Amino acid sequence: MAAAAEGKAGGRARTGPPRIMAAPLRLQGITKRFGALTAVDGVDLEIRAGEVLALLGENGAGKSTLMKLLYGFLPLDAGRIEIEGRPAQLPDPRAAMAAGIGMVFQNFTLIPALSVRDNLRLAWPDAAAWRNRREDAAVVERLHRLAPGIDPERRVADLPVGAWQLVELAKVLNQDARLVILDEPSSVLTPQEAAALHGFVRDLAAEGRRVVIITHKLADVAACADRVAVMRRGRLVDEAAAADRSEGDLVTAMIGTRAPAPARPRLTGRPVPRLELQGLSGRAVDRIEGIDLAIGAGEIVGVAGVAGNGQQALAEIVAGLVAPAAGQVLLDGRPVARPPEARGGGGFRSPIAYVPEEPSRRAVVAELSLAVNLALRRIPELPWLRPLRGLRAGAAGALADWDVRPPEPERPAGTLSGGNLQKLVAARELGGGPAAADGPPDGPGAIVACYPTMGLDVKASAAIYERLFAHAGRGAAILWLSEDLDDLLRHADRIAVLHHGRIAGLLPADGTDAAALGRLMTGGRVDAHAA
Ligand SMILES: Nc1ncnc2c1ncn2[C@@H]1O[C@H](COP(=O)(O)OP(=O)(O)OP(=O)(O)O)[C@@H](O)[C@H]1O
Repeated sequence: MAAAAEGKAGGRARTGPPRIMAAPLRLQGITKRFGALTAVDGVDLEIRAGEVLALLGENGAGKSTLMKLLYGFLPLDAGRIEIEGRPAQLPDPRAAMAAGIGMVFQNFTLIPALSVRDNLRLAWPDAAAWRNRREDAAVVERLHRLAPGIDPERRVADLPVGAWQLVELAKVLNQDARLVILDEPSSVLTPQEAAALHGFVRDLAAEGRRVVIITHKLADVAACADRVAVMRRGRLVDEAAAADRSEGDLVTAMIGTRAPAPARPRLTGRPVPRLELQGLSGRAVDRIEGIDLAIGAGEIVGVAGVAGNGQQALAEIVAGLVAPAAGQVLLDGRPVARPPEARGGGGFRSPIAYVPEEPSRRAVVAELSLAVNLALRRIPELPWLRPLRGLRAGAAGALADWDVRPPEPERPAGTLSGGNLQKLVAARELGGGPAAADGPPDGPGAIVACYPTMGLDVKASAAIYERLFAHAGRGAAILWLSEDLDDLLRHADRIAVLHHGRIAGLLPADGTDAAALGRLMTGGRVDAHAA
């Protein structure tokens, strides 16, 4: 990456306090259109030094687009950006970095095959400078402070997603960004990591930097924002001091109504086992060891754990993407086909529905249309040689039911906002619409849902819960991985805590609290171990 920020004349990144941009950074009349869609519509916004601004809004509101315009990643259609009182030309990210603007994206830009250190070296402002030993130590210094647990010599591909985000953030800070834009930074972090990030964000502001956090989590606002700005359908609809807005105010500004509150009755008694994991061991990015778990008909078992403790291996093995090294998965007493039969050459006809982590990388083909992406599960049945008219008609209904915006079956999936992409995957894997009260009789026997509401606004999250609850209502067994302990405690029947690839505890959600889960997540004990 280019030598960028001003003041790096000597080819050295500044590691001390940054030069402060005291005058406001102003966005005036910012507008961006994609064809007929006005994604950002005449936005005026001030971003002040020493302040954390939370940028909120429903999925597809235009938050990422607005920040990509500021980062020079997209060209403006209208409006101007003023930095320190002067109009700024930011035709590309290189120019934005030179102006002290850095952005951590939702979709990461790291090179998975390289080590953390090499990724940071590649992004160091003066690519040659790190060859001397002092510079090379400086390359990882930020990361050490931000996340002391991340080994710089590990390959990025072998790290959990939460760690990728922190490496990205270290990369941006190494470039001496004085405006740091974080696009949904806490969505993949555990509560402990999120708390560390909030502290770090406050420190950045205390150093005089500007910080913009795009987020759906109101906890982020409470923990670190000074000011809030809310977007809806491309427009800025509210801007205020964070202290002047309640959570209810913010939700109403975002979605126009009060937050829906999905709920389900907890199971009573012990249901007939439906999805059984027997002595399951194996490896994906992380690994699991001897997992025994039986999930009953209509039961939701939540899985909690610090990222990297086996969640991904568990999900991918149960969903049939990765063959276990030992053990088996049974559905209704019968072994589930192992890969490649389950999802390889024979098609995707696994009886277990799967909402994976990071749908943009793992669950959609960005270049293909929404209609084709919705049909991917049915590949072997698809009449590829016939026109896709039928697919389009079916897709239109699913897109409308799930409120995927814009609901255009022909649109390439890669042009959807992150949250709308997540809704698309939910529509395919969970079927029907969230409004359907009962699950379909022919729905999946079991569901593996990994962080299914990540990046979703409150309304879309409620839709996913309602749909999962409907499936549980008609007897599906649900394995639900989540980083949100409060959500698990509220909605699951039992909660399994993963630690070092094993189940450290299996607790009834009723009567358990987040502190007990937290202790198990970090290797501690609680009294009641069996549920
Ligand atoms: N490259 C693109 N081509 C066409 N449309 C796009 C493109 N990028 C974004 N859009 C559309 O612009 C609108 C705003 O998207 P944006 O990603 O800014 O939303 P967001 O508020 O960040 O949403 P989320 O919370 O879901 O990430 C959406 O309707 C999206 O589909």
